[in-house]
Formats: sequence, structure tokens, C-alpha cells
Amino acid sequence: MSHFAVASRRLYIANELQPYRVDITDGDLFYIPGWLTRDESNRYYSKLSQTLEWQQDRIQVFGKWHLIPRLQAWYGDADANYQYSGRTLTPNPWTPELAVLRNKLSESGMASNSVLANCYRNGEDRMGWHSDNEPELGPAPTIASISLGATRCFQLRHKGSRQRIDIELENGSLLIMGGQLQQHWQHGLPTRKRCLDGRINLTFRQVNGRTIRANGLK
Ligand SMILES: O=C(O)CCC(=O)C(=O)O
Ligand SMILES: [Fe+2]
Repeated sequence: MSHFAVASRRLYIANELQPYRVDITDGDLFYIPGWLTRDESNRYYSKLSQTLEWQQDRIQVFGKWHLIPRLQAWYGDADANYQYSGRTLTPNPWTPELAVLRNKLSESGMASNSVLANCYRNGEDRMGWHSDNEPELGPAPTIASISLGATRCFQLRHKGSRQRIDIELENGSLLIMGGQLQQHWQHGLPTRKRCLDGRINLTFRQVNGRTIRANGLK
């Protein structure tokens, strides 16, 4: 493909995204329901739940060890290292399914060299407030987040005004966070006690400095 074709495709994609923009100050946020069909989503959900190297990591908070309230797995290029509780972990190599999803994103102009997979076994599992602002991601990272399985509420909170935005992330949806969002907003996934079903979330990231720190303390 010529440079021009690549550039015009990017532009086309940027325009394509506009209808999905979430009206938010200080950052870019796009929510695209049905990015995958229901059949595709269900197939990815069952395949990934069975084949990824899920682990329930432990973290130390004020000297005490805790299990984090979800399962996680880290995949990516061999040099996209990951710092977790003081250890440097090498990502697992891409599985066929994760590689297909990575390519589908990159065709839409969203390059990534790694993906953090989160598995929320039911509504008790959660992720606390955080920003994905590790220096290795650069100052304005684009993070592409695919949701599979149970619908869960994704919350955003502005660091200055404390404005709150809640988005129900549906099976097969794609959420894109970009621009200044990580500098100005935190996000998290609260418990939903009535939810008995599982959810898998894949956050594709571009780690430039070869090393990334986990959201270990959340
Ligand atoms: O599960 C989600 O939708 C959020 C995941 C997330 O924020 C992260 O992996 O950093
Ligand atoms: Fe995050």
C-alpha cells in the first residue's frame, strides 16, 4: 500500500469514528457497540476463557499480601516487558485469536504490541480507580479495549472536577481511550453483585519503552 493510501485510510477511519465519540472534556473517548458480532464475541469469549494463561496475581499493600479481585494474563511481542510487584515479566506470545484481534485493530489505525487480558469471573470481581498513565505508554496513549461476555459498568471520574461518566460495556463492544484522557481522568470497574456471569476485557496497548508497570495496586 502506498503512503498516501495508508494516510487516507487513517483519515477515513478517524472520520468513521466520529459518530461514536463520547462527549467528554480533556481527552478522547469512543464507544463502538457491536464492533464484533454476537457470534464472534461468544466464540472469542469461550476460546479465550479456556486458552489464556489466567492468573490471580498477588499484590502487597502496606506490607500485607492480597489476591487481586480478578484474573489477568499478559500477551505481546517479546520485548514488551511488564513490571509487576518489582518483577519484570515477559509477555506470553500472541495466541492465534489475540493476533487476529490485534490485526483487526491495526487495520483501523490502532497499533499495539501487547494486550492485558482481564477476566471478571462474576460481578464480585472488579478493578479499582486508576489511570493507564505509566511512562512506558507515552504521554497520550491510545488504548483499545474490547469487551466480551457479561455487560459491566465502566466508570470514569475527572481528576479535577470529579465529573462522573458511566458507560455500560456490552459484549462485542470496543472502547477507545486516547489523547489526554489518562492525564485527566481515572477509570474503574465497580462490583455488580447481581451479575453472575463472566466478562473478559482485552486492553491493547503500545508499550514503547519496552517495559510497562501493571495496575498492580488496584
Ligand atoms: O475491564 C475494563 O473494562 C477495564 C480494564 C482496564 O481499565 C485496564 O486493564 O487497565
Ligand atoms: Fe485501565
